[in-house]
Amino acid sequence: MDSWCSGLLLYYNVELSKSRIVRRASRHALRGVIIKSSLSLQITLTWKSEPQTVLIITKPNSTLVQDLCVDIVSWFYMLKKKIYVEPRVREELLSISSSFEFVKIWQDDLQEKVDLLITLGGDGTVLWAASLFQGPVPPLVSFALGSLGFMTPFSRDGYKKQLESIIKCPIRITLRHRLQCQIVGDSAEEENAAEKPILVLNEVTIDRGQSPYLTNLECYLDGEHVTSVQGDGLILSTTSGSTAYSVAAGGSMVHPQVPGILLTPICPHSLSFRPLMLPEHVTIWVEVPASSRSSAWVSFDGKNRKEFKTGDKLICSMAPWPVPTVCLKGSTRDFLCSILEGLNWNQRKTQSSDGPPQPQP
Ligand SMILES: NC(=O)c1ccc[n+]([C@@H]2O[C@H](COP(=O)([O-])OP(=O)(O)OC[C@H]3O[C@@H](n4cnc5c(N)ncnc54)[C@H](O)[C@@H]3O)[C@@H](O)[C@H]2O)c1
Ligand SMILES: Nc1ncnc2c1ncn2[C@@H]1O[C@H](COP(=O)(O)OP(=O)(O)OP(=O)(O)O)[C@@H](O)[C@H]1O
Repeated sequence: MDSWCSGLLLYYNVELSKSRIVRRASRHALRGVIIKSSLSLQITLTWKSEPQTVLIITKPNSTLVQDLCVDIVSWFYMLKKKIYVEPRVREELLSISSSFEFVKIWQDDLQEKVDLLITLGGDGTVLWAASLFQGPVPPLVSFALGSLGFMTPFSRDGYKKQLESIIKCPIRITLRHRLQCQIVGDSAEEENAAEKPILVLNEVTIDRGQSPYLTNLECYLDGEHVTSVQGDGLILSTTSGSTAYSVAAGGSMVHPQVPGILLTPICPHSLSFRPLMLPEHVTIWVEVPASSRSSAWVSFDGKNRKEFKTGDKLICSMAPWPVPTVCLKGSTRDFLCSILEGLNWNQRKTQSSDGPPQPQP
């Protein structure tokens, strides 16, 4: 067994040696890297050989992003790396200078080509980049050029030093779990009989769309009916997504390295429907029952919104391919920084010491 796998085993204990996290991680097959984890769950990744191919994904329509993209592309070119970008970005670069001819676009097999993935933008760009890899994902370095950055720890100042260190040294990563979602049933068959599963990094959401009625959704865990959702909808979230839509709907914030699936109702019309966190191995089914007054809508990381009709079934489980995001300070420190800076988590003025004396017992 690979050393990084035994590292995971060390953390997850011998009883869990057959758990899906270990199998998932072993199938993860990051090219050219060895992963080690310690008891503190900080996973470290060591390059077998220096990464040669870089994919740079950028948020559209931002001058700041474009400028940084030019700098990073030029810097990697100087280091003789192969650079891939999206067709839009290649055009932008060529409109700046024809010397950017060396920048490539890809046709297929992206995951075979790329050693290192870089995003310039906000969390939405990270989601976009991850969605391009519906299988194994290379290590992802995300530079913050959005307003909030829960998954974007790197700042554009000093990018050279940061990237230099990333391509030369062992790196700390957060292995962000994804959910594998598949719609089967009437409308899936109509549109595309062999609909492929979609991998999400944040969440899959089923909501009432424009319907004025309560959404009515039946939920099953591993084939057994567990509850009916009557409200605005339901979010099935990863732990990375726990700080996104799920937290806004009342779910708990969970460290992204924790494997599990959050089941968070949206405005449930029931006082006792608290959000749940389920273990990583469950399979969740959601259906719109025939008795429902209307259909619902499903979206994946906020995108690809489509109608979820009566008779359709959403099947959701943990995906075999997580997203390894490179940490700035460490998995836990980066997570805490993001909730402190992004959400002002537990910010309160400190109570002054002057005041009534402690009552005597
Ligand atoms: N009420 C809400 O909070 C709400 C509503 C719809 C969608 N969303 C979230 O927006 C995401 C799509 O992001 P986008 O940038 O493409 O759309 P967007 O541009 O509308 O941004 C949504 C906001 O969510 C933040 N966000 C995204 N992922 C996050 C994460 N993992 N942790 C904390 N914050 C996160 C982004 O930084 C951004 O501020 C969806 O996956 C969903 O989670 C949130
Ligand atoms: N390469 C891309 N191609 C197409 N759309 C993209 C790409 N990168 C990002 N987007 C989309 O652009 C939108 C904005 O991106 P992003 O969230 O990264 O920036 P932002 O909105 O400025 O950041 P924040 O959400 O932190 O304020 C998102 O909906 C995202 O899906």
